[in-house]
Amino acid sequence: MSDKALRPQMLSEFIGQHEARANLRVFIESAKMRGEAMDHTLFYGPPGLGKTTLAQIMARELGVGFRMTSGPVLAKAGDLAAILTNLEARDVLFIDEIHRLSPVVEEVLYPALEDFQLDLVIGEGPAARTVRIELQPFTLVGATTRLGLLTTPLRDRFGIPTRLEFYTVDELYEIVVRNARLLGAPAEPEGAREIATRARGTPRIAGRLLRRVVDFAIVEGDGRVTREIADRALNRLGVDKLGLDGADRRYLRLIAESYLGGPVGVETLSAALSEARDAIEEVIEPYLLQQGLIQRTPRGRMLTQAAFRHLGMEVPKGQGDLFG
Ligand SMILES: Nc1ncnc2c1ncn2[C@@H]1O[C@H](COP(=O)(O)OP(=O)(O)OP(=O)(O)O)[C@@H](O)[C@H]1O
Repeated sequence: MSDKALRPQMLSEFIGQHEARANLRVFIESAKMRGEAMDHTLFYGPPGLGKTTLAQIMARELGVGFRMTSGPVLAKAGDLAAILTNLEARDVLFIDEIHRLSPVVEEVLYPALEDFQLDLVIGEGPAARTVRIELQPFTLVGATTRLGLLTTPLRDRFGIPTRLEFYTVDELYEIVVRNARLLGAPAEPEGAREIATRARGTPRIAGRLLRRVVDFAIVEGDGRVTREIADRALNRLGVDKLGLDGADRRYLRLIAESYLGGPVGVETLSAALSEARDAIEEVIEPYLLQQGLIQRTPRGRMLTQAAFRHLGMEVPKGQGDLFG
C-alpha cells in the first residue's frame, strides 16, 4: 500500500497539530459560507510533518480542485502562467518548496495573488507589450522548510501563515496504530509505542519505521509488531532510543570530539560531515534543537550537557558552567 493510501483524507482524520487544525477548520468553513476562495495559506516547518497532506485536505474540505507543483519546477514565468490560467474558480494550487521560486516567477505571482490577474510580457525589444489576463479566484497553499528564505513581499501575501510543530509521542502513537490498521499489520500497543517514541517527532518517519519493523516481524517473528521486535529492528536500523539516526549522531559526535562541544559554525560542520548546509539546517538540527541537545548561538552550534550524556561522554571541564 502506498503512502498516498495512508494519507488522512479529511481534517477529522488528521492527528495532532491541534491549533493549526482548529484554525483551518474556521477559515475553511468561512470560505465555504461566503462562497469565496479561501485566503492564501503558508505551511512551514521541518519535512514530513504533513504540509502536503494538509493542503490536499483543504481542497477536499473546500470541495474544490487541487493542483500541485514546486518552486524548482517553475523555471519560467510561462510555466506558472500555464498553471494559473488553467485553474477553476476557488481551486487550491499547492507550491512545495516555495522558497525556491525564481525571482521572475515570483514577480508574476504577486498580482496573481493580490488581484487574480496576470501581467505577461509578450515579444521582445520594441515590439514587446504587456497583456493582462484575468484569472479565476484561487487559493495558493505554499509549503516551505525554510521560512527565513522567503522574500518579505511573498511572505506578506499569505493571509494564513501556519507553523507545523513536531508531534508528541502520544500523537505519533495514534498515527502508528492508524497506519498499522490500514496496512493490515497486527501491532501490539507496546510495539506501536516503541516506534512512536523513536520516530523523531515526524509522521513520515513513523510510517517508514513501521514498514521496516513489519518486515522484521514477518521474517524474524510471528508477524506481530511487538515491543521486542520493534526494539530489535530499530537497533538494527541504527535508530537509537531518542530516535536519532546515524547522521544525527555523527553530527553530535563531531561537535563533541573535534570541537569540545562548540561553538562551531554550520559551514565548518557541513564541510566536515560532507552534508549540504541546507540538509543540516532543515533536517538534522530542528529535532536536535527541539530535544534540547544543541543550542544555536551567534558564534555557532553548541552541545548541551544532555547531548554529552546521550553520547555516553563526559562533559568537558568548563562546559558545566556554560550550561548550568
Ligand atoms: N497528522 C497525521 N495524521 C494521520 N496520519 C498522518 C499524519 N501526518 C502524516 N500522516 C501519515 O504519514 C504519511 C506520511 O506523511 P507525509 O510524509 O506524506 O507528509 P507530507 O504531507 O508529505 O509532509 P510534508 O509536506 O510536510 O513534507 C502519510 O501518508 C500518512 O499516512
